[in-house]
Amino acid sequence: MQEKIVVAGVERSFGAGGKQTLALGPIDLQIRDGEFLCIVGPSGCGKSTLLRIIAGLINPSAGEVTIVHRDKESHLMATVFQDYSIYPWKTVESNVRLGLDLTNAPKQEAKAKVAKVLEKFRLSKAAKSLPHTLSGGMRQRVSIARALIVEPEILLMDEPFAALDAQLRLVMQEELLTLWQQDRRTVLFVTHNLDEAILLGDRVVVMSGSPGKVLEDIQIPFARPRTGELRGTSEFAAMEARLWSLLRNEVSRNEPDVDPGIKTSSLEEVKSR
Ligand SMILES: Nc1ncnc2c1ncn2[C@@H]1O[C@H](COP(=O)(O)OP(=O)(O)OP(=O)(O)O)[C@@H](O)[C@H]1O
Repeated sequence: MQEKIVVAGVERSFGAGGKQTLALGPIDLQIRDGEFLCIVGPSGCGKSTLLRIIAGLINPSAGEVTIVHRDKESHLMATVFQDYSIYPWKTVESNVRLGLDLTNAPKQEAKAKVAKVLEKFRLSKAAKSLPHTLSGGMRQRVSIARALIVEPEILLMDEPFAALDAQLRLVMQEELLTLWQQDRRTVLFVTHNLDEAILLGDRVVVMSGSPGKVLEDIQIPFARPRTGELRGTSEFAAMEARLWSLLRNEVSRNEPDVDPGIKTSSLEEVKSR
């Protein structure tokens, strides 16, 4: 597999003048074409900052990011954030269509494509609805549908399921898993949820506390296609324990009194309700 994103010596500081604080890095990271890479790390270690640098939303203070744009005709990147980022005054259909409008797709072609994507995301019946009438899961499906309708080479997702309740989160993880396994585009996925990272990722990068660096880069050995059943296996639990011990050490070493903000086994949470 070819490299798709190369992060080389990236750092980011915040603050003005002499009061600059290093929030991230230096980070070196390669993400291969078609790889699903998850990033976990203590709160405030710079995960979102790294994602925003890769998205081109902010500049690094040092280092550089190289992204290979395979086909210049195709859309390079799309992003999905936890707050759904959909317009409350637009219908589901218009929100999904928005991605295409930005690419100036011909009208008839766009219409057919929107209908197809709405069907794929089980949103056809809600096409004319406004977002406030939908459940959290449906709203997040609208965000993902809008990002995927442009068929981006890279999908950047920052805690996309954080606002959902535990049960819905499991459902959405499995939906994303199925969807991704159909076309395997490059995904960079930031999460606090360890079982989400293990279920979805080909690799999980564990970041250190602030300023965030790569603490470990772990290959997830489970065969594809995966399903949610994987969560119940002892190998899965062992991988979760390994990630958790890395993070727990990191958090207690850096900030002994701070809540790591890391969630393990949401399945257990669901079972215990
Ligand atoms: N625009 C900004 N101005 C000043 N400081 C910032 C800015 N953006 C981020 N930071 C700081 O940089 C550090 C990293 O923030 P970032 O949001 O990337 O962390 P994170 O790992 O994504 O956190 P969380 O897991 O809590 O979402 C934090 O200390 C944060 O306060």
